[in-house]
Amino acid sequence: MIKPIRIALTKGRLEKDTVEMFERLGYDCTAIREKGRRLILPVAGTNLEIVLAKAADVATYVDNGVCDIGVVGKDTIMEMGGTFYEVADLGFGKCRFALALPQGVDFYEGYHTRRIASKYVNVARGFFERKNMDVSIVKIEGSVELAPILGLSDAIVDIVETGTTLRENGLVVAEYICDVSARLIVNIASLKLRKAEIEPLIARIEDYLAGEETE
Ligand SMILES: Nc1ncnc2c1ncn2[C@@H]1O[C@H](COP(=O)(O)OP(=O)(O)OP(=O)(O)O)[C@@H](O)[C@H]1O
Ligand SMILES: O=P(O)(O)OC[C@H]1O[C@H](OP(=O)(O)OP(=O)(O)O)[C@H](O)[C@@H]1O
Repeated sequence: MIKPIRIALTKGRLEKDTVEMFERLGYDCTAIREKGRRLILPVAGTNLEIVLAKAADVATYVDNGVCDIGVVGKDTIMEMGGTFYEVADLGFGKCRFALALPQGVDFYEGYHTRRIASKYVNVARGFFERKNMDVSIVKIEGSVELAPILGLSDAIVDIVETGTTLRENGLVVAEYICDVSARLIVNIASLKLRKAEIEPLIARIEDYLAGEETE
């Protein structure tokens, strides 16, 4: 049997939009919609297989070539790095990286070394390196908004979408860092070795995105 083309999808927030995109592209996603606890799902009538994974693992699987293609947030790509092609901005999962802190606090006042909490320690480090600012960074796994409230940090670097989480916890954006959205990534060897199968899929996605833009 010919090896399937494996597409790793980020579970959670990006999952619904990704499945909808594949359905609009004409793929039968019944197996994914009825997945239960299964993590590898076929796409009926194709040689494609969907792998459901956590964001960081999508990047790891595509980097290592055990999945050929992936859908993952730019936030994860920026944080983890990795060697793969980033071939398209899929236009969903839109949010921004921001530096945020308790309302009424001036982040730049005084001379002490600021402590920054983030799940994205590399993104935070890069942001302050570009400012030539020496900070101390502490890694938090989730709900990072807690860190300044509890007094662990002066500020946070995190994703902001609607701003609700910040607002409801008394925090405000001090500075936006960059835009984030879901990206299509492709393993470098796969694109060479399985070009005939992968390139038409990328082209189909690009056509779909171009159509969306003109809608
Ligand atoms: N508030 C948000 N608005 C839009 N996109 C978001 C938002 N939060 C996260 N994302 C995007 O969705 C991706 C997956 O986020 P999701 O919260 O589902 O999983 P996670 O961040 O890995 O955390 P966990 O599964 O541990 O809750 C993120 O990597 C990011 O690209
Ligand atoms: O601006 P908003 O629309 O409020 O969205 C921002 C929130 O969404 C993400 O958290 P998520 O819900 O993924 O939980 P987490 O903190 O456990 O990662 C992010 O870390 C913020 O907390």
